[in-house]
Amino acid sequence: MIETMSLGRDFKVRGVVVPAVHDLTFGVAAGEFVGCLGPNGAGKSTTIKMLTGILTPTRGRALVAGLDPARQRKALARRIGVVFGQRTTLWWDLPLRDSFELVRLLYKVDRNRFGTRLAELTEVLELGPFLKTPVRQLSLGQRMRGDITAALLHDPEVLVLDEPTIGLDVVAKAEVRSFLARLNADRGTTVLLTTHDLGDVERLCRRVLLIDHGRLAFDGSVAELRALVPGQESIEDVVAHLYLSSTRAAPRTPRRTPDADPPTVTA
Ligand SMILES: Nc1ncnc2c1ncn2[C@@H]1O[C@H](COP(=O)(O)OP(=O)(O)OP(=O)(O)O)[C@@H](O)[C@H]1O
Repeated sequence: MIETMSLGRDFKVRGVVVPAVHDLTFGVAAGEFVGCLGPNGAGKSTTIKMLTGILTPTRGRALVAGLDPARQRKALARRIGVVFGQRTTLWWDLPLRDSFELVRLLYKVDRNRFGTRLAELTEVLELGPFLKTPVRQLSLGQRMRGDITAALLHDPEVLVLDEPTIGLDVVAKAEVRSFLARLNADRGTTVLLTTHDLGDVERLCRRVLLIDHGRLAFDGSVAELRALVPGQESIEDVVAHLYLSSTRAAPRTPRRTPDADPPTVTA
């Protein structure tokens, strides 16, 4: 469902070319729930932006739902949903319901299909009381549920989320996680998320990609990730250890299919 082939992206900063993502090759099968971890500045958001057509790769290519995000962005938009935790896609001054209606028009979703899907999402995400509230008056948790709803109104096969639980309290996080888990289990939606919250990873992701200095440094299960640094009590300690030693870790060849090979990182 998602495939990257030697994907890379440079930025030019004051005339100097700065590579943000290098030679990234991985695959995500339909129905997988994959978490993408990495220290600040590792290249996670840049990768997500290339997968969703927001940024064009400098090298290599990606395929998402069989489409090239860089060249087929409009067609891709009908097949994927995207949520950026740090930036809303909703219309700030409009009531939530009107934002959803604009999304319907943009995605050309049939009115009946839209009504059914909105009713389902509103119920599950408990957004009913806020439909008439302007987006700017929503709490972060309510707004995030609104963004997730907007991303799913056209019933995409793939949902890509960049830090969907950032800033949420424990209850709001639990609600978002439980919703995403059900979406993946019940509808088979493929989910790729980036996060710094290891609770997201432990509770949701059957597979973890670790990006470090723009390269894929690990691809495996949470149990395999834990096994990389034996003797650590928590997954936080494991990941902290990996991040701290990341400057010494060599980039490794990624795994292309889930549950095939052992993990590929040296801590
Ligand atoms: N528009 C841009 N112009 C120049 N450099 C950029 C731009 N966007 C990202 N970068 C650089 O690319 C690198 C990767 O950034 P990216 O935002 O992808 O990291 P990240 O893993 O998502 O980090 P974080 O966890 O802090 O959100 C960083 O060094 C960042 O400074």
